[in-house]
Amino acid sequence: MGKKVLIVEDEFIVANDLRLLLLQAGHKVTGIAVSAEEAEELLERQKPDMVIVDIVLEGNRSGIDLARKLRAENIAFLYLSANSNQEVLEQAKATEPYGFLVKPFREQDLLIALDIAWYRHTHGLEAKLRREESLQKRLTDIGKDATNVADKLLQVARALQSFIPFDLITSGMRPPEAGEFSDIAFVRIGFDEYQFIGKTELETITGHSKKQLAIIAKDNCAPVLPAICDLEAEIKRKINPSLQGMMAHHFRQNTVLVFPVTLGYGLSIHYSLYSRQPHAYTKDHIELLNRLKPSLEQLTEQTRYYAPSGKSPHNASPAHKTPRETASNSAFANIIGSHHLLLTALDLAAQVAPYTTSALLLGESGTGKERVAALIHALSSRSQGPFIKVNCAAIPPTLIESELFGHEKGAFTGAIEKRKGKFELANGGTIFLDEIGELPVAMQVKLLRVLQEREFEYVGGNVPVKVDVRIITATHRNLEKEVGEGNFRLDLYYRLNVFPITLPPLRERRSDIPALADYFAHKFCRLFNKPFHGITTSMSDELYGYQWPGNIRELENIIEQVVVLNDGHSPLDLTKKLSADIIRTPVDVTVHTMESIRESQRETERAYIKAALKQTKGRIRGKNGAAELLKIKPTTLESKMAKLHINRMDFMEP
Ligand SMILES: Nc1ncnc2c1ncn2[C@@H]1O[C@H](COP(=O)(O)OP(=O)(O)OP(=O)(O)O)[C@@H](O)[C@H]1O
Repeated sequence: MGKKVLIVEDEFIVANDLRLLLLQAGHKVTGIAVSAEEAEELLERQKPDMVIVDIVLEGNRSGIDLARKLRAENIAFLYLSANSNQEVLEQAKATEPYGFLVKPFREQDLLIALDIAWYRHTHGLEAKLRREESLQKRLTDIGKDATNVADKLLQVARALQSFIPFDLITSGMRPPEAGEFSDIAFVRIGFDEYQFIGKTELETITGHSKKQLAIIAKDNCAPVLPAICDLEAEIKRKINPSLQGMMAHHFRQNTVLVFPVTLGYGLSIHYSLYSRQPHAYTKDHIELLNRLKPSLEQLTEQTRYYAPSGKSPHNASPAHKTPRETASNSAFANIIGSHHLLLTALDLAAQVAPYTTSALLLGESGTGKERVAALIHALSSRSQGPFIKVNCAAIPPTLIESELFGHEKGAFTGAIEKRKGKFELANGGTIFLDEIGELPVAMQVKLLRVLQEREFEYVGGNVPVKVDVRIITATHRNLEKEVGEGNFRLDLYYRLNVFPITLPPLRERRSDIPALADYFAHKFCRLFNKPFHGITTSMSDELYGYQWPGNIRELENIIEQVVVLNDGHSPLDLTKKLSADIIRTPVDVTVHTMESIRESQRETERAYIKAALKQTKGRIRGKNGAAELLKIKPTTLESKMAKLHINRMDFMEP
């Protein structure tokens, strides 16, 4: 159906061309503005569905300035610009546009871009409304549950987490009723795990008695309206310290959003959400809380009057969850880590999972993108359907089309029979397109069509095939840069980038290294049938301090190497200091039977020994010999080499 479109463009000829193209395609052009000011006036009067905005305009303000306002008012807009260098793209991207058209453009590009922009706008809004409705309902249900105060706060925490991410949540009466300090808190310790912090714990943490805390809470400025506060100054405050400052200091938080819920008689309950991320909260979060206020008020009232005021749930375990929550939680079982950057990514994955929206996973190689793609699939209603992975970088450009879409018999030399492509195999499930940045440009156009119409044709065929597939993509590349350099289509980028999720590199979540190392150590000890005697302190220290350019995959490979070379009696220890030139020879392990386990163990051992001999040029004994490198006795190495048919002569220099 035609849309009402406002054109904001200072070049008359371009604006007029646009107008004609839009009219021909059945849209209505509500007006043409040449400056941001004029556009604002027309917006007021004409209420267009969409705005096409040039970046360079007449007057002092640019199209990017206007876009900020459009975003704030939730009006769909797309950029039209001759300038697509990376800097401009970055600035434009910050306004979260629904599309980007590069001049000169073809009629077809314009219509596709409008279609995409409208899809993204309505889809985003609908999804947001649906999610918000379910959150309202959840808060109302929590209010009705006759559990204690702490249980209720825990349930509120779980409900709010994916909407307003936080690392710590507190609630307490302001001013403290009858001078009684009532604050309690939950600190997030895992994806869906929270640790209860009661009044007694707060006394220990702050070093103040309950009486003193009540006075501090009374004296602290208690905002009547929701407020966002940067905590740096609060932490530094030595005289008259605030409760927020003390919490922030102890739990290393950077910012807080305080939301007061009024109870009458001058009393209110303050909910405070703390985050370690600086500037984590925006006015959008406050607006959301304002919309949720009726449910929160009701819940808070019910908590106060109908519930036995709170003994703590000393554990915040899955016992508090509905069976559905518990089921979905098993999907997280093989995702190790509780760093807040990882948890933020997992929150987003859980948020997008129920919808067919495409997700784009960003992050360096080995950060767990594939794992998160599998998680989104497992949490979706398609979990019983197939999960098909395609590594776009691993398929030669000449074969990629038939790999993705299938081919008819005789479509090309070697196509001896009709063959289904990955999209068709993924029907009813999810397709994960890894390394999407490597997709040839010709294929990008075809992928765009599948994204829009869920339809494609076999290579050598002309009958459209319809599929019901959710698409998840991933890349370690900076796609904006690729767009700027002309290697990646802008329209495809915007279509894929509907819901980006960034996985942090391992060096930015070091606190997860011990748990990951432990997890892999257990995994490989089980696999290679060796007892696990722990990890030496020196190895733990080294793992913690290393930069991990290969991220989790590199850690996994190193632990595998260490387990293979371990004698089965002592704790795991590194054979050599970690550095870029350490022997790191990953071996693919596909294990089905005991014999295949032994064989893969032999293969792995063979690979490491050969790598060590290569490095020492065939020298086994003495300083810098292979035995020292592998931290095993020379005689043991020699007998292993004999068993594995490795000849040191093959590694000696002529
Ligand atoms: N949080 C995690 N807990 C346990 N194992 C993990 C976790 N994240 C990743 N892994 C493991 O680390 C390895 C690398 O992860 P994965 O293949 O998902 O990374 P990737 O980002 O998709 O890498 P690439 O970009 O190279 O394809 C895999 O063996 C995966 O199972």
